[in-house]
Amino acid sequence: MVVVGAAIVSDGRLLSAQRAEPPHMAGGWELPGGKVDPGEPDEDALVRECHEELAIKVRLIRRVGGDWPLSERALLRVWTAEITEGEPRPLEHLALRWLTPQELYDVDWLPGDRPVIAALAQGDYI
Ligand SMILES: Nc1nc2c([nH]c(=O)n2[C@H]2C[C@H](O)[C@@H](COP(=O)(O)OP(=O)(O)OP(=O)(O)O)O2)c(=O)[nH]1
Repeated sequence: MVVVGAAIVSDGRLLSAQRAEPPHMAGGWELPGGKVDPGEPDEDALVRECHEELAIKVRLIRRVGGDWPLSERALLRVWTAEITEGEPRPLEHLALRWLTPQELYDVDWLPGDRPVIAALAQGDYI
């Protein structure tokens, strides 16, 4: 299973989103995104998910790393992105939070996201 995630950056801050479900993941923080549908290009899935979850239009900028393992059956692919239309609203999340580079570890990231956040913190992404 391929999951795509958006590192949405605005004014030097990264958008983080708090999951509402399933129960064992609720409260954890992630990058907006979701599962790629069968036959759907990854980038299209990510733009679609950002629209469904946040009511924004995004433009993808560049890939962050390669395939990040989430489990034995799932991997995460991440792109940086900028908002081209709208203000993010938490339509499917408990909360949204914009993080400065100094605040990147202030939220409790899902375990699979932690190496991605480390790469974002070390690279010239935010
Ligand atoms: N969107 C997202 N999902 C992540 C991240 N990190 C991580 O472990 N996951 C996991 C949580 C879920 O098990 C899976 C993504 O599924 P999802 O529930 O967000 O996907 P979806 O929007 O297509 O959901 P659904 O229609 O199947 O309910 O990947 C992340 O940064 N972003």
